[in-house]
Amino acid sequence: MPKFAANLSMLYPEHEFLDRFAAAARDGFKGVEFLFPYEHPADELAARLGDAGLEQVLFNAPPGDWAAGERGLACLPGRGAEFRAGIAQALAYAEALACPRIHVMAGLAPAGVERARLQATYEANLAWAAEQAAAAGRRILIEPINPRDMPGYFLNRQDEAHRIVNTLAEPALQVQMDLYHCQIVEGDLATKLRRYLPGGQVGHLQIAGVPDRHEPDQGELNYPWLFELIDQLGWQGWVGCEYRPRRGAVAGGTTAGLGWMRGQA
Ligand SMILES: O=C(O)[C@@H](O)C(=O)CO
Ligand SMILES: [Mg+2]
Repeated sequence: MPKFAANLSMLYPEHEFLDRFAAAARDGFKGVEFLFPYEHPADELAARLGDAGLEQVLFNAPPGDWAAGERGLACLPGRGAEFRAGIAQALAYAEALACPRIHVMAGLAPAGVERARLQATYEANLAWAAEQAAAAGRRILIEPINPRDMPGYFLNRQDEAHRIVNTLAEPALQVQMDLYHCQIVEGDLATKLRRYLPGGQVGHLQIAGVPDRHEPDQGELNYPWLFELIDQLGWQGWVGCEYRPRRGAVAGGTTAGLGWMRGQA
């Protein structure tokens, strides 16, 4: 089986955020990821990681005004200063948490702006961020996200993400391949895994059941078979469990839903 990381933004909703580290460790996770750590001091998060014996494997750079609907800044013309400040903040957290990977969200394509302009902005920002990350010993990841969950999101397809990584040729820039989004947008997951994993351009995998983003033990994907394929392909990285537990915030609900990870599904 691959190594699984618990996504603490989605798993363990029955616990306060800071208590999710210990809960994940009790369930046998060795790594965790989350979306945005910025409302918590980095040293508090580092202490929770240390107490639980966990590795931080991924988190996201600041996405702009999330509450107002923003989903990243990287493709947005005129937001460069804010983008760069966000990367600096993310790199400081990455240092404190010893986290090697930062996901940089593209943003929603604004109406009335030519796609070519957004693309140029996106690529210039990513190149800058990747160079900063390389200097700090970190990597920047870009993730194609499905437009059903995030209408208007700028980056939707695996081939677009890989084309950007090839074009920019920044060693610290990689793709975050979320199989949930990939199945919704394009399918043919086994072919995509065989195409992209051996090339070294994928820096992180994530999973969830499709179509409802619950445990990967129901729905249209055969995850046990995909896990074997991922192992056969020699994947040494993490697989983030980024799903909403079917039992919601019921006490013990996340743990009860982890039978799939223990081969009990
Ligand atoms: O797939 C997702 O939704 C996440 O990986 C993310 O970073 C943006 O919400
Ligand atoms: Mg994801």
